[in-house]
Amino acid sequence: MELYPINLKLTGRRCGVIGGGTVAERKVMGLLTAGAETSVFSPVLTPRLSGLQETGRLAWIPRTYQAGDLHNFFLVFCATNDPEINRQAAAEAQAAGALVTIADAPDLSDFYVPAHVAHGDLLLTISTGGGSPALSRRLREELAATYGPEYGHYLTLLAKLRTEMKDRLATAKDREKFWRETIDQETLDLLKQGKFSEAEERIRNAACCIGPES
Ligand SMILES: C[C@@]1(CC(=O)O)C2=NC(=C\c3[nH]c(c(CCC(=O)O)c3CC(=O)O)Cc3[nH]c(c(CC(=O)O)c3CCC(=O)O)/C=C3\N/C(=C\2)[C@@H](CCC(=O)O)[C@]3(C)CC(=O)O)/[C@H]1CCC(=O)O
Ligand SMILES: NC(=O)c1ccc[n+]([C@@H]2O[C@H](COP(=O)([O-])OP(=O)(O)OC[C@H]3O[C@@H](n4cnc5c(N)ncnc54)[C@H](O)[C@@H]3O)[C@@H](O)[C@H]2O)c1
Repeated sequence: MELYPINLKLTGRRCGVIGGGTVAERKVMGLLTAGAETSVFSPVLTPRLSGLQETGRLAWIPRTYQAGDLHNFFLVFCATNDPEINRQAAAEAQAAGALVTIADAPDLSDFYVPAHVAHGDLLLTISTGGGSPALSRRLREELAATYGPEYGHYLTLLAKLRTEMKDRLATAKDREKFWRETIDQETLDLLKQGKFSEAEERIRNAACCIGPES
């Protein structure tokens, strides 16, 4: 099945997790990183989840899931080790309008969590459509080795210059042409070597040739 790729903004969004084991922990870490208001329904938590609960990073409902728990959530993760409970909770959450993933039932899920590499605002994601999470993990390790933290720094610089270029280059067509030509191998090599001011200068010089200042 063809999936639609999307990057969600979760700041302040209510997200629910049923279960407090290894899989729930992995999903919770991603939710907290994205700023979601996270509630975990489970009689037991992993030590890491307990620590997060103690410091107030997540809300813990210290009992098994009960019908009626899942109103008003944006995303719900059903991650107990009880397939029947996972399905019951998922059906309730879906009926209440949430998007749901079921840890042991990809076919019944609304979305899958991709493997990812993040450096600042740069986010590289991998999906196998549920076919092989182990392959996602392997590819994530390869991407992490190829695209290190320096790419996050490039992005910070390029985003800053892009804001400036919106004023300096008159039309969207000019800007598109400019960026397609400017993020070339030479600029990337400078950035990779940590020569940020040289890269910045190279980009500014290129803008002088086609912008209103030329
Ligand atoms: C990417 C990642 C994100 C994350 O969880 O944060 C993620 N699983 C990861 C790892 C992983 N998961 C599993 C293994 C053991 C090896 C293996 O089975 O391959 C490993 C590898 C390991 O741990 O080494 C077991 C497993 N996974 C699912 C089932 C249920 C089933 O298939 O029925 C079973 C039990 C199968 C069984 O019982 O045998 C289902 C899903 N897992 C997904 C995501 C979604 C599809 C993503 C995709 O399209 O690839 C999907 C559909 C739903 C979801 O959970 O969103 C994370 C990578 C973390 C990283 O980057 O290191
Ligand atoms: N999607 C994935 O990435 C992935 C990866 C590995 C395994 N799995 C599947 O995910 C499921 C969970 O795996 P795990 O390793 O986290 O299991 P686990 O045994 O570590 O954790 C299960 C958790 O569910 C809680 N729980 C049990 N019944 C509950 C209930 N009625 N209400 C609320 N909480 C309840 C337990 O207290 C425990 O915290 C398994 O079915 C496994 O096959 C999914």
